[in-house]
Amino acid sequence: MTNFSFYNLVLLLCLSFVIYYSLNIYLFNDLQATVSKSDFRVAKHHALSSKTEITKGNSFSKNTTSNSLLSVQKAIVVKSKILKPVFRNKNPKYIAIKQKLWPNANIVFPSTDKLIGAVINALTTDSIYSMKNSRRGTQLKLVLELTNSQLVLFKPSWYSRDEIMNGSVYSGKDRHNSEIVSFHLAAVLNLRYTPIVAGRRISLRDSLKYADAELLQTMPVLNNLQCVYGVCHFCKSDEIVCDDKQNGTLEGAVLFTIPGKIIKYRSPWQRTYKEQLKAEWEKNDNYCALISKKLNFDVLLDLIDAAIFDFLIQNGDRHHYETRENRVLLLDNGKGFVSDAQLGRGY
Ligand SMILES: Nc1ncnc2c1ncn2[C@@H]1O[C@H](COP(=O)(O)OP(=O)(O)OP(=O)(O)O)[C@@H](O)[C@H]1O
Ligand SMILES: [Mn+2]
Repeated sequence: MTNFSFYNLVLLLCLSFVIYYSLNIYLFNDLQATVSKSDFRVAKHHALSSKTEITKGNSFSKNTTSNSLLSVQKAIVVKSKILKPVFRNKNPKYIAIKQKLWPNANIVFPSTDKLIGAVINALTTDSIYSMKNSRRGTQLKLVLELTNSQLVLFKPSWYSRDEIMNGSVYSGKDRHNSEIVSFHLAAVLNLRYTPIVAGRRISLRDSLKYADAELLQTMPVLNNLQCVYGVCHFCKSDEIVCDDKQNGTLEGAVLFTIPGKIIKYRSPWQRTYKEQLKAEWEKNDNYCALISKKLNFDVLLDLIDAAIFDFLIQNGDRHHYETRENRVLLLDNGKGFVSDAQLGRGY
């Protein structure tokens, strides 16, 4: 196994070298035909000066390298402008082939489809026919029934826009806008494993008539405002969300319900949630090797994507992961966008 990995590594290094130098040769020799003479002169000059520095045994000077890269970038831009359309238009056949080659059971929305806009619009404006408490997870969530019996989840806003969170990285309640931004970021990154999410304001007062008996019991009126606290692990009658005084509505995120069988697993990188106690992954440098033997390879790669995604949204609370057809979904993104103070307290 050790030899195998070692030879693979050597092979990989050789391959990287070949690709790196072939690209350089291509960019500096072939692209010159389409780059203005002055651009090429700059590129060539930098290429030569970099070479001189190598022969001297020095590392590349940072400035020289970034200047050469800039020239190469320029060359690419110039070249791309004169490419024949056949090279610029995405071949529609490619998408079908790609899907065949890399079928992803966790992809829950298409990369390009006008209907996505229609779905977002429906999540934001569609009439509500019924409203009940969701027993899923530990925080307050409502299940809204929209047209054609479409069920969606509503995660309410608990904080004002300018609230600065304190405590540990996972403290506090979900941030509804973290769910919304996560969906858009995932789409930009082509990690299309989050639910489609849209912001929406609902009037709890107007929705009373749609609420079921269980939810109604947790919907008191406080200071003349309609409120709700729901039934869930962390739901308490003194932690409550209400219609806003000014506009009479409660803001929140509406999450499209991902269809299919979703299975929940404990994350191998779960925190201990105890200040003094480190988890195995925090102590053992070989933890990944250990886990990679236990996990399905696709799931491991998905979890690496999830870790990068969580870094970007600053979510330190992915205690579980969930799969659909053995691929990881990016569900539960409400704990993102922590404050700087929280980032420093990651236990
Ligand atoms: N958009 C969705 N589509 C389908 N199922 C969903 C969706 N969002 C959440 N769920 C299901 O509901 C469960 C609870 O949701 P979520 O994890 O967001 O709530 P939570 O209150 O933050 O839970 P926890 O306290 O466990 O973190 C999820 O584990 C998942 O199974
Ligand atoms: Mn959660």
